[in-house]
Amino acid sequence: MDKLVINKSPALKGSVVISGAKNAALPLLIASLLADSVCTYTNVPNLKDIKTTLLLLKDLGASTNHIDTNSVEINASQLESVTASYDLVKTMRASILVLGPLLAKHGRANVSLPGGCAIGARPVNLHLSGLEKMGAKIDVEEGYVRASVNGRLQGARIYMDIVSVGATENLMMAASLAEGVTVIENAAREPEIVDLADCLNAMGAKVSGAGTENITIEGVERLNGCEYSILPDRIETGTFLVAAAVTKGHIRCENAAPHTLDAVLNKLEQAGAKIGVGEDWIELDMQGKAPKAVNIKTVPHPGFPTDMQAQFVTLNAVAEGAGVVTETIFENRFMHVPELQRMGAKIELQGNAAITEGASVLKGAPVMATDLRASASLIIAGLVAEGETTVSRIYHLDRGYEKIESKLGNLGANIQRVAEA
Ligand SMILES: CC(=O)N[C@H]1[C@@H](OP(=O)(O)OP(=O)(O)OC[C@H]2O[C@@H](n3ccc(=O)[nH]c3=O)[C@H](O)[C@@H]2O)O[C@H](CO)[C@@H](O)[C@@H]1O
Ligand SMILES: C=C(OP(=O)(O)O)C(=O)O
Repeated sequence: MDKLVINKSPALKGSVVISGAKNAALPLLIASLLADSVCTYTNVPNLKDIKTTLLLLKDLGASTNHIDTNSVEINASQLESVTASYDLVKTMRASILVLGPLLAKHGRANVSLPGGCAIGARPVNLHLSGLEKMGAKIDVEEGYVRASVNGRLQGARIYMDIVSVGATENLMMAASLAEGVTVIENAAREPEIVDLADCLNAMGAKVSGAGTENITIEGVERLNGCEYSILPDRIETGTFLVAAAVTKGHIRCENAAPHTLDAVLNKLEQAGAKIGVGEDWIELDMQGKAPKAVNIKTVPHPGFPTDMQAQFVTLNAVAEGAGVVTETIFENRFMHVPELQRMGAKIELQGNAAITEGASVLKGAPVMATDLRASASLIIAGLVAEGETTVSRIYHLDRGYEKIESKLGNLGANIQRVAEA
């Protein structure tokens, strides 16, 4: 198993090209299950989760073809199976998204309950109750969701008790091939939802209102293939910006989507960064100064994203002044804190808040990655810690960051991937 070895690094400098968004690519690739012909995707990040998704689609009988590293064609017009097996689903949360499309197009679906980052209980009740409202019969037995429908799913008005990205995506896809109109109220508004709606519309769907809290989907009888370029990854972008901020650096992110990062850029400005943006780039300059601590509360988009929480806990730990980071989305998303404490970070956990007093002097240590963004926060800490930090269990990281060590290395970071003995 590989690990990352990081040594104290100079201020990060230069430019980095941002990859396509994992959390947009996963539902978009899965949406190919709805199409009667080939879907071609570009700007697809080269990640473990993408490979797992392609394996999952192949296992169902779809054919997939990599045109190049970041472009892939999927033809899911003929399937052999409607069962997504535990072996593939267990590693990746987004696998549950095959449920809606399989059910809508084939009338049946068996999907193992999903894995993914262990950051909370992460139930799928909203996915299931929404599909039931559309006429599906659903049983959960032996770890599998078994769903079926007589004829087509029926359009419905679905109010979501909790704002859920995954449930909104599953229901949008299912509703695209349902009979009649579906309205999803209190829908998630994340940019990845808008990307999915745009992609579905490119396939011939009739989705409107994505990006607001009410999404309307007029069901159609069939969907075509499409050509679609995946949205840039806002969380990868934010991760590089925080890495640059803690090292007092000056970097530019190319192929970025600044409009998806308002809340994060606002916090970086509060932390003392000078931020410049263009249509597809973001520049951060700390002008040689250390960041100042910020107060953050994670909330659904357009608020501050939970997927950037861990990185900002590291920033606050080394910043000037005290800061409070409150996590409201997931109940177990502070597993990076004990690892950061091993490096000397002064962080106190009080319920769902991580309180930092600032100016922690970090020392390199062997630390363990516990989930995807926790891994990123430990790497960022390693960049400013005295001596050597080794981050093990980086398979979490490989689920969501494309070539992170070479991208950081090009910005001047001392980071290497080595095979663990
Ligand atoms: C692959 C992907 O896109 N993952 C993202 C997606 O995860 P994911 O789609 O799993 O997250 P959700 O938005 O669904 O979860 C939000 C909250 O709703 C709860 N919930 C969700 C569904 C449900 O049926 N019942 C329920 O109670 C969850 O436990 C959580 O507390 O959005 C999260 C919130 O922005 C991000 O952190 C993840 O990176
Ligand atoms: C939590 C994340 O991923 P997943 O939902 O796939 O576990 C993430 O991308 O930060």
